[in-house]
Amino acid sequence: AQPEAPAPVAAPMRDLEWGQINFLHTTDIHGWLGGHLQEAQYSADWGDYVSFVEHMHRKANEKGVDLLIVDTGDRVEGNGLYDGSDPKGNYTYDIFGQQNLDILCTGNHELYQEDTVAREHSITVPHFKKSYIASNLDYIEPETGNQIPQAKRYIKFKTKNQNYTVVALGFIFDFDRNANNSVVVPVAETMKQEWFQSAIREKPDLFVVIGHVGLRMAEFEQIFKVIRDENWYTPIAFLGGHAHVRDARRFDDKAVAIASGRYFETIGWLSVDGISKRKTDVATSARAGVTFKRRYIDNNVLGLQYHAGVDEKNFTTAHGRNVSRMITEARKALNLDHKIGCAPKDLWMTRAQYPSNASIFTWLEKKVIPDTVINEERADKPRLTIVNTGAVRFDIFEGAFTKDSTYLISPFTSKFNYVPDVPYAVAKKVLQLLNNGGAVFQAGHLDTKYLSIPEQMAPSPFLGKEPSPPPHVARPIFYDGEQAQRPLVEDEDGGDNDGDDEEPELVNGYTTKDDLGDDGDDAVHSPIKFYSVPNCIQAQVAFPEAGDPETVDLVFIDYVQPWIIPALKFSGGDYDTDNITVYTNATLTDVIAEWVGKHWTEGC
Ligand SMILES: Nc1ccn([C@@H]2O[C@H](COP(=O)(O)O)[C@@H](O)[C@H]2O)c(=O)n1
Repeated sequence: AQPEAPAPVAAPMRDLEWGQINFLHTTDIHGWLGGHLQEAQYSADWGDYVSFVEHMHRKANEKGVDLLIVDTGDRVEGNGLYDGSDPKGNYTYDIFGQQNLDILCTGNHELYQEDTVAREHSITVPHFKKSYIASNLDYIEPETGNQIPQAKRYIKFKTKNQNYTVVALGFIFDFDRNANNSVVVPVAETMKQEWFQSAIREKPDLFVVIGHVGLRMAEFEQIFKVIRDENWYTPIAFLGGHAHVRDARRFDDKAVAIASGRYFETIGWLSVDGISKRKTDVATSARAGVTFKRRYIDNNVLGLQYHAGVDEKNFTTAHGRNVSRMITEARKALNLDHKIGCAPKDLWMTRAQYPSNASIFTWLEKKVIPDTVINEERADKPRLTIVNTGAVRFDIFEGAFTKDSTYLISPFTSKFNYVPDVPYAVAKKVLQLLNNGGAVFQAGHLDTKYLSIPEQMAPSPFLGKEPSPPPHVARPIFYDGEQAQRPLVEDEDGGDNDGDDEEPELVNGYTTKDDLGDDGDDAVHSPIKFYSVPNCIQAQVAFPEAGDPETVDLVFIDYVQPWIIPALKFSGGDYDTDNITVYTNATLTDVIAEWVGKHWTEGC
């Protein structure tokens, strides 16, 4: 039988504040359409979201306002529901397509592999013909080699209840590791194109710019400036993603952006009020006070029922129930609950310090990689094996470790390559270079921050006060959040949340701070500490008992390859890509599953 997620605990709640145009926003779902089976507070599935949206549309109609449903990409890679089938996504495209989306775009994970790009073009784009936008993304048709827009460049529509004119654009950040059957046109170049220049002169009442773009990255700011130069008073709502964080950024008093987290933990809410009908009344537009409100909804059924104003009995709609059934059947067909082993304890990506016994990276470095990333012909050679921390996507919870868990931890198809017999004096410098970045790697696509976890790539200033690390410290950005993240509601007695006073004990969760304040999360939580991680970790294997080896095999997960040759060169090693060969065809997913199956055999 399907394991049931534990019931969510009721938390003190903040209401949604409605405006004239309202958005529900998902981003970076990464296949988690089944919700979080091990975390009650994020346990609603895509079927529950379908039910929720139906209720919210009814509410919008009753209020006479508009509700638009948005997704900003990275729907794939990161969950067995997507990655566990062959071909990948056999079930998820259909399940995702059950939601009525008004605006959606592509993320970088829809672009890494040629077959993913092609499936997006042949399944998702036609399914959402009217709402899919690809402002800066082209597709190369396999039959003709022609470069065509992946979807519409922009859409213009009237809202149903308020009759506002909206122009919507949909971008992906300046991504350059896309497969050959796709072309990402840099944002700055796109904005010079004729269609874009016409779009920003359409004189709508509201611009909606969605994008697979982190709010603290440069791209949204560039777009904001160009639209604003042409439209001094028009409100602009930005909905972004990619950085896997909850965040809001204010560009000016009429332009605000939100990002709605990751892995279907969060459903974002953005409302815009005070919009005037620009075509008929420019003077009013100039004066009008536009207000933006945002909320980050924890994705659980209790919260969704609360916001929808519907009780348990009436929440699940026929369509929603059907979608949840599709998910259950898909999980069963994929055998995702098949138990590979039993995790003896929790292992954390950023909730525990690295290195430490509770860090998933220490576990990989000390146990999994030494035991499993092996080329039999070179097993006795000393080696350094490098894995980027971005290759790891999620925590491990104590208890059953299933087929699904392997994809949650690392879904990628990257294999391991190596450079044989590198002088140790050269090889030993590589890790530090990858972690410190700096001048060795020119800015742009070789920026070493792209090796790290998404949350660290372009962090919000509200995550904490950035310490200035000494040059040898391998953590360029991100900080111990202990200083920065405080409980939103402190108990009178000092807020120890120990349950010995009148206040209800708060559940650990998001305590977001952003440009709009510290009241964004719908459920009031006690904070979770974050610790920074380096860009890469390294396992040292088969070293002599005493002294250093003369040479080592420099093994690395192939995602890191573009950085390896420059790092070796800077360390004094003259290598090129001809020196790189396959070390093992196993993926990180394979080796983790192998290790867990052998070592975590008891306990659940
Ligand atoms: N094959 C891959 C692909 C990606 N990564 C890591 O993920 C980061 C991007 O994550 P988003 O979900 O924000 O797109 C990327 O920078 C890499 O660190 C990987 O390791 N292997």
